[in-house]
Amino acid sequence: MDLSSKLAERTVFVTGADGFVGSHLVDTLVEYDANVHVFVRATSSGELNNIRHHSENVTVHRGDLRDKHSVERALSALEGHSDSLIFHLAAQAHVGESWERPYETVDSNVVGTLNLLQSVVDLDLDIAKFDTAGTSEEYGNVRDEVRDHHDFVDDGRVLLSERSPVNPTSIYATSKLAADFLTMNYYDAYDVPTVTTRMFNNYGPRQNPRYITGTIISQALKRDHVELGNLTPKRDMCYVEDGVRGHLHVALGGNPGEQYVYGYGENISMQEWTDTILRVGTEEGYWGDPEIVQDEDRYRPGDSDVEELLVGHEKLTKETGWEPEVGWEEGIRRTIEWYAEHEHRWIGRVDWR
Ligand SMILES: C[C@H]1O[C@H](OP(=O)(O)OP(=O)(O)OC[C@H]2O[C@@H](n3cnc4c(=O)[nH]c(N)nc43)[C@H](O)[C@@H]2O)[C@@H](O)[C@@H](O)C1=O
Repeated sequence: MDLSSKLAERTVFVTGADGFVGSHLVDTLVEYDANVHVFVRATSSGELNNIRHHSENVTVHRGDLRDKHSVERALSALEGHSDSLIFHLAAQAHVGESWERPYETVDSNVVGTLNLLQSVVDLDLDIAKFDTAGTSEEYGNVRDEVRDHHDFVDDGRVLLSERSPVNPTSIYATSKLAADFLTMNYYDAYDVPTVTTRMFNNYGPRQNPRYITGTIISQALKRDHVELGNLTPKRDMCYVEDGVRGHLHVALGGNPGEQYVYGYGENISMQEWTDTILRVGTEEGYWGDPEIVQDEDRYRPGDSDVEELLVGHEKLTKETGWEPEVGWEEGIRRTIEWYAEHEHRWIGRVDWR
């Protein structure tokens, strides 16, 4: 898909633009000369670093997704732009933290999404697409009573796709599933041209060091051991720039009212992911041979762990041509390089003692 010709001069509104995936999306939108509006928390300061380099190229709207008034005021910037796109990426996105801050998680993720959707209706905006970023966490674990409803590939792995039953196992995942359905409700009831993207794990530069990849790299760069929790769960790890291209392909080529699932297309256990990161960092000379220390305090309640999963992104690939382009080792190299060169951006936010 020729993103450049489809994005030039187009008005695009991004929530969560100062976050990890959002800031990479803004990079791409600015590169392709879109007219970018970003919605960020009124109190956001540190994270604005992620898009500070675009201060000349984007219009910043400050507010709070939980405050309908501020959402509506910001979205009014889209009035008269009938080809505009909305990317809703803002969320309280940390699974572990959703147990510590349950009300804030539901407020931000559910009420926040509702406020955006209802504002589009109240302002009578004539937009081209509204993309709500959902998550693979909505699948949770495979429950025995719905096992028969799952698809499997020949080697016995569970194939997770748009057809798969959901089973969210955390407050975060349940809040995102609610947001997904609210988004679809507004297509069914009001014809808002929505799409929902169910994305598997992203990793890359600027990711908060509290997620597994940053937790590993930040510790390996600073000390001789890496403290981690449960490393048996498997994840599909997708480099952030591939994730961002996926959102753009869905918004520009997907069908309104539909859902698109995507990820790298291979799973890896967190043990293997840790080993790979540590090996690549050793080979590149960033560290010696850090020891892995398992800390039971880091184990999470209800951690999702689909025993053997495979992400089926056939629908997105068939309809829009999207494919992941960055392999794990290359993505890991780029990520370590960013962490090594930007210690001041993450050192105050690490999740290790
Ligand atoms: C798609 C989905 O992707 C992400 O959710 P997540 O998979 O929970 O991400 P994570 O990097 O926090 O954990 C990955 C796995 O690694 C295990 N794990 C072990 N030891 C540590 C550890 O020390 N820290 C962390 N963070 N995880 C650890 C942890 O228990 C889990 O099994 C979010 O972006 C979320 O927003 C989202 O939507």
